[in-house]
Amino acid sequence: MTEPAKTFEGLFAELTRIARERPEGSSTVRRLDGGVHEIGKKVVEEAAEVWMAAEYQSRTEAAEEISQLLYHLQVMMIALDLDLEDVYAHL
Ligand SMILES: N=c1c2ncn([C@@H]3O[C@H](COP(=O)(O)OP(=O)(O)OP(=O)(O)O)[C@@H](O)[C@H]3O)c2ncn1[C@@H]1O[C@H](COP(=O)(O)O)[C@@H](O)[C@H]1O
Repeated sequence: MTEPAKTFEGLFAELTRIARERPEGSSTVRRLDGGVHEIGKKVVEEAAEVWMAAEYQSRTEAAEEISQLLYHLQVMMIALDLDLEDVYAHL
């Protein structure tokens, strides 16, 4: 099955596959193996970087930090065995 283009849903499909197949050299596999505590620290770190970029850096840099926060949130979702519907149910 082909994965959708790089969107929030597309990235989640890619990370879900990576978690299942555990390809060599994947940074996502390394993050997942680090566990919820380490993933949580990255979520907080990236959230702070979003804040700082929003206040003091360019829109492009803020967008980049936001993309990294979204990535680490998705890694946390996979670590907790949450799927998109579990989260969307609360939007
Ligand atoms: N979108 C991302 C993404 N955003 C952020 N990161 C993280 O960014 C890290 C690399 O950035 P840096 O070198 O700046 O590392 P860092 O922030 O200093 O990290 P540490 O010091 O905490 O190790 C990676 O180790 C990831 O943890 C991402 N890693 C992967 N992706 C995408 O996820 C998919 C799967 O990636 P892999 O699992 O690596 O194949 C691909 O589509 C990638 O483009």
